[in-house]
Amino acid sequence: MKTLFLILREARITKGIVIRNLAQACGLDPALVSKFEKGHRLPNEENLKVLAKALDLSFDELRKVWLAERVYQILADERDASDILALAESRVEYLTSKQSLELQELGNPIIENLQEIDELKDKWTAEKPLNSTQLRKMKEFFNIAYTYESNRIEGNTLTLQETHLVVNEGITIGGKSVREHLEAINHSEAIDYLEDLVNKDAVFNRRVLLELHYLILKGIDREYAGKFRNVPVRISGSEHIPPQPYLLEKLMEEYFIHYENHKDTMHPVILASEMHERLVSIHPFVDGNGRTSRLVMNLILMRHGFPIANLKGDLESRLAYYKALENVQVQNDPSMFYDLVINAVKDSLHRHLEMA
Ligand SMILES: Nc1ncnc2c1ncn2[C@@H]1O[C@H](COP(=O)(O)OP(=O)(O)OP(=O)(O)O)[C@@H](O)[C@H]1O
Repeated sequence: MKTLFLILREARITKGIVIRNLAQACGLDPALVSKFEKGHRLPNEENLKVLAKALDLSFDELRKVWLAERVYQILADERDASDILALAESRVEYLTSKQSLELQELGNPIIENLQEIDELKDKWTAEKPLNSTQLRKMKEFFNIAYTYESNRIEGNTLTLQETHLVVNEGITIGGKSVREHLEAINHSEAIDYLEDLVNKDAVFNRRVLLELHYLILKGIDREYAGKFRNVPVRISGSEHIPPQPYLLEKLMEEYFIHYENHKDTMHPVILASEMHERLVSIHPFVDGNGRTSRLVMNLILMRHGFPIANLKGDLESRLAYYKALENVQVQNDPSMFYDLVINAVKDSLHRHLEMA
């Protein structure tokens, strides 16, 4: 790659201008221009603008080389220059994707869907309070279905009926592993914890997130339950590469700031989708990222008076879920993921209204 100094010098010589005339055209001291061309001084941005104009060079392209030169000057004497660059690169990638996500306006179909959801939710709120037996039965039904589907996404092979027997009756299923049993019980306990949090009007913060993750991996992964990862991870079958472990503290801090900044202004269904997507994309845990993120989504929905939204675990639904996530991560297009969550929320509201 050509250095800035060489580009400036070559452009001037090609145009057949002497340094004195170029300096005059730019309103600069000839000695200074000479220093730029020898690489003894770096122009400032204003200098660069006038030089680009006088030499018929694209300012945008020149500025890129100039910025690269500045980065080089900062890092030239650093022993860990490559690590620092990799770190900066991941930060920039994350910020650009985050910005584009925030800047996007919601399209009309999404807004219409949200209005429909608001109407359904009003109807659901009007049904409350439900009689306690009815409430208990509904909870049992929907919570088991949620545990079954969320664990099914992750590969758990217990059927809906088996999940019910394990969680509600304490029965063990022949031929199924201890881990699968624990996953069902743990997930069901995590839903109870969500309800607790909502009843106490507790804030959603780092402690709550780690607690949820702990409940999911309790008795399954001693080393990592309730802890952020300290190793790199990959998501199989995905182009998206989660950030390196040393970025996690900062990213998770931003994650909660983002939540605090938007929790009272964004539509809850969009906020819940976004906090779900952000978390699985950061992938802060070695395992259990999907289940924990789906719990976070439901915590946010429940705090706003919505019933649990259940993303299905059959193959077709799972593929659509992965594709929607990939669309946000690779193309910065969250619309498919919003749609997916919107449909799950709508479906849940319809079912709850039917049962009530
Ligand atoms: N591009 C992607 N393609 C597929 N999955 C992705 C992608 N980005 C993030 N994910 C998330 O990664 C999750 C898998 O991560 P992990 O195995 O840690 O979670 P899990 O809870 O153990 O399993 P699962 O989420 O499958 O239930 C997926 O469920 C999904 O939520």
